Amino acid sequence: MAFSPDLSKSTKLERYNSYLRRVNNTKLLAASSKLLFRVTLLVALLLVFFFTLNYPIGGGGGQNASIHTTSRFFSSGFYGTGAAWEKQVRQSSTPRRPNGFSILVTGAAGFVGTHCSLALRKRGDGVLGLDNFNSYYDPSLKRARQNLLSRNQIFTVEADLNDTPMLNKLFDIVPFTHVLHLAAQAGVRYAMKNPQSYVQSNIAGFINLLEVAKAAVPQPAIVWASSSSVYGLNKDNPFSEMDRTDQPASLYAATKKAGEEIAHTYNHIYGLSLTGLRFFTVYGPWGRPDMAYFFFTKDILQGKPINIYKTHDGTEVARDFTYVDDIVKGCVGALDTAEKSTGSGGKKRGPAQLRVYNLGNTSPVGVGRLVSILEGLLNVKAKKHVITMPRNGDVPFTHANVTLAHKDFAYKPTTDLATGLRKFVKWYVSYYGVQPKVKKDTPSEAE
Ligand SMILES: O=C(O)[C@H]1O[C@H](OP(=O)(O)OP(=O)(O)OC[C@H]2O[C@@H](n3ccc(=O)[nH]c3=O)[C@H](O)[C@@H]2O)[C@H](O)[C@@H](O)[C@H]1O
Repeated sequence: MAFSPDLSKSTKLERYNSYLRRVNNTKLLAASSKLLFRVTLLVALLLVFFFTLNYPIGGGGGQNASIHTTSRFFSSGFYGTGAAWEKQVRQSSTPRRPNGFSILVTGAAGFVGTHCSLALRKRGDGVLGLDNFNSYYDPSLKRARQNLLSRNQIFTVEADLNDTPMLNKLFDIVPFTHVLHLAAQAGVRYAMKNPQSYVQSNIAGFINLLEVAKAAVPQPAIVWASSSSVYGLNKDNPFSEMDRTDQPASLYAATKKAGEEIAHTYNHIYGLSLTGLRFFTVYGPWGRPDMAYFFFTKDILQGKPINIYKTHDGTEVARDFTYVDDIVKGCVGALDTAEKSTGSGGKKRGPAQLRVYNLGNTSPVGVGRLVSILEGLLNVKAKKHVITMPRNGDVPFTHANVTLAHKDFAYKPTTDLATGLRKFVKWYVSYYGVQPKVKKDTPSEAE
């Protein structure tokens, strides 16, 4: 009898082998998926680590040591530098009036930056914004300002002052005639919490910008924001540009004073035209939520107590509060009278203009009076705590002498604190959609 294989057994064996193969394949697949997942995770972690090391914080403000600036991550390497992006950069920077300027505004989504950009655009200059949108204060306010700029055909590049490739790229694309440099880590008292952010923005970031500007062809003229705080413990009153500025009371002030010295160096070596503007406590619509008039308004409306500082000898703390429209006029005046830089491509060809001006209101007001005006406008009584000024970098008073700015570009502040705060409150209640007991007769911003 011929051997007849047990077919049923061999089929079972084959089935079993096929089962084993399937099981092995599945295991292999699972193992390779795990491996792939781990490798992806590792690459992602390495990328995060790499960018944390290579893109330091800076420009336009900062909240704490881990300030959130997604722009640093995405600005130059990952997106936004294609042909369409370049077209937006060019269009935004192109003047629309004969002999108009082509201006790079740093900190364009900031308070003063937004107002200046709009004013310059309105008269036909080409304006390109730069901002890192960090989280020193609510970034959604910066985004809202960006939208406002965008509605006025101003494009804002999202990048940090320390992003050298991006700055080089912008200067490669556009022959800027001017830079209005307003990006900075602001705030006097916050410097005790996060000193490094002041170094990153106000010193490293400023130097980075100057390095790129000095190498540019043509070199732009630069107008930039210094601060009234450079007068520090100066006792002369009112503060004149001739007064001593070697006694800063805060690190913020020290970095702004350092900026003035750095400006001198770049003017001296490279022939950059540089104008520093010492702003005196600027306030107004679209303002900074970290400033006293702004958070007093918020706290008064919410029924929260506010601290009103008095000096150590018991006198009232006072500021030369300056309305933003007056500051804008000062910035535009400084730009209009800025002479061309004399260097080119990093080489000086002759002496260049170097200036510093006070831009204040020439009329200091006590913080108590500021609060009374707000109480009147909001129709709410504030819960006031008068306390001795903590040792946090504040100075007892500021008072600008603006003779020099008046002589050179007819600077003349015209808005008193009550008028300016009325415009601010009008904006505040509309922007935040609050329905306070604001008096019905509060005039609109346009009035
Ligand atoms: O001119 C400048 O160069 C600076 O102006 C601004 O600094 P300051 O003049 O200090 O404004 P701001 O904080 O609004 O305090 C206003 C007043 O309220 C007092 N103040 C403050 C807080 C508080 O709780 N109580 C209080 O009385 C406080 O003592 C002060 O007297 C900018 O923030 C800064 O970035 C820089 O540009």
